[in-house]
Amino acid sequence: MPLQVNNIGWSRGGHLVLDEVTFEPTSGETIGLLGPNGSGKSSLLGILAGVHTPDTGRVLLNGTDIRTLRRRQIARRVATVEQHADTDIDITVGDIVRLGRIPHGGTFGGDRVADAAAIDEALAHTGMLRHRHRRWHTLSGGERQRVQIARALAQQPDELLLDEPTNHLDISHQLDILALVSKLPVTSYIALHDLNLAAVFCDRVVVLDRGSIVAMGTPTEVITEQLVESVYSVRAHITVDKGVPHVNWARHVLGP
Ligand SMILES: Nc1ncnc2c1ncn2[C@@H]1O[C@H](COP(=O)(O)OP(=O)(O)OP(=O)(O)O)[C@@H](O)[C@H]1O
Repeated sequence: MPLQVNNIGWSRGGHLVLDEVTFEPTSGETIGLLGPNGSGKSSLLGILAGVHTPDTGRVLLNGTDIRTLRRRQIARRVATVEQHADTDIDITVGDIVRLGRIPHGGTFGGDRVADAAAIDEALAHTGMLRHRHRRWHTLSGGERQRVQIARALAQQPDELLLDEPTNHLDISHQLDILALVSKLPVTSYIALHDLNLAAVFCDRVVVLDRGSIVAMGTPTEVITEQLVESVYSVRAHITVDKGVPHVNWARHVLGP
């Protein structure tokens, strides 16, 4: 059973960051989290990962409130790919992916055969097998993003949380990463700014505005000219090709 998000409310510094956020994904689907800067996408991912504790509401993992689970128990089911993962440590691709085995007891024992198989599979899935001995600092941005996804996959999660995974990537690598993620056998939640990429790769999108869900559904149902204007204050012309909406930007309607 995928994560269930029930009526989440979360405040920070006297500011309501998330307000009555509720949704229930279907197993295996790719969910796009959309919304302007500061609308609450990263905060929601943090709550789904169990990093932040909501003030109200609950996140259920297999029917259990994640508040009652240990970090390691959550990490066996939920993996996160952060926006700006980086390190100064001289470490290889294989070592980074091996970190994904920690929740399974892989560093201090555990099943070494299962660890090796999970690492190989994660590297193969992301096209990084032949790079396993490369040093992190020699990799391109797209390759680093793949390694982070491989590390998350080595966790063998059911749920994969990605915060703007296409940031700083050229369009070819953006398409590569999203095609990869959308085909993985996990339920994924991807915070994205590019509505056209969300339309192509997400089964459903959830739109946040000032911490509240203002729309949720398939990209065709949700990504409309009215939605774009009301949430982003931008006028757009939207065409639909083979059931996939495409946003053609026009101009700002309102000031920032
Ligand atoms: N720890 C915190 N303390 C104070 N304010 C916070 C904290 N965490 C988040 N916020 C505020 O909550 C709001 C939502 O932030 P969040 O990073 O979740 O938005 P976002 O949709 O991911 O934004 P972006 O697209 O710019 O990455 C912002 O106004 C942010 O300043």
